[in-house]
Amino acid sequence: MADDRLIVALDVATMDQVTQLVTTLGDSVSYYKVGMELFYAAGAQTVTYLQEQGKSVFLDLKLHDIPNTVAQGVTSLTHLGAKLITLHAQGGPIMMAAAAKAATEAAETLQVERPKLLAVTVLTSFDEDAWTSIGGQLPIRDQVLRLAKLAKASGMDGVVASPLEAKAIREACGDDFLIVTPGIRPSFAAANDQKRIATPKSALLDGASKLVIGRPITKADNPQEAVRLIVEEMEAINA
Ligand SMILES: O=C(O)c1cc(=O)[nH]c(=O)n1[C@@H]1O[C@H](COP(=O)(O)O)[C@@H](O)[C@H]1O
Repeated sequence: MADDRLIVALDVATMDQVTQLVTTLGDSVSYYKVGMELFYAAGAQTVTYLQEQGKSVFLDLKLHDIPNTVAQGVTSLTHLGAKLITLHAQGGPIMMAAAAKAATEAAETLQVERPKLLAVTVLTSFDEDAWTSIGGQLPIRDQVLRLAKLAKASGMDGVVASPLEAKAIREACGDDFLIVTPGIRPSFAAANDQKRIATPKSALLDGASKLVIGRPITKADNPQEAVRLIVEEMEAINA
């Protein structure tokens, strides 16, 4: 049985690469993330394919626009059948509330499970210098916490944040709030462009609900072995 706290980011551009990875990883992975690279190149067939394989789909398109546009976007994505959808918390409370309402209404109309909405706080590729350079006033951790509380108050089901902020978010937003953390780097992997990183073990101990991991698996010489090591580390916590 796969551990559904692990979400593998399918950051590839073709269906061939998708089918190859999904086939290679087989039953060891049950949750996949489709992001901009894949969705813009291959579209909705990616979601359909993963569903046909019995996989859960996190559709990460990071919506960020005026409330009406985001609400309509969420309605369209609910029709696609994604389980998790991202939008930027910096779109503000009115945008987030409009998105939550749209998801509820679309799910009711379609008689399907309502997708969960995740608000992206401060991207894990930011460090304090980069954050200050775009005018960030608060330390990143405080800004993430502020956005997480706002997201919760605006009807979001959870947030995307770095594992370094998971503990503070868990304390502030409670046990039912989803905390999805990218920026996960097992000891065997390079940081790449990620700045606020932690290991799978540390992220889970600090309260992360799910871990998003891409390149440490998809670019590994042996993706199966990478998943095995990561899941072993994740499950050692429960033992
Ligand atoms: O929303 C996300 O998933 C996301 C938010 C964030 O702050 N940082 C971040 O890395 N991500 C995504 O998480 C994945 C991380 O991939 P790797 O760095 O290859 O493990 C990528 O698909 C990113 O788009």
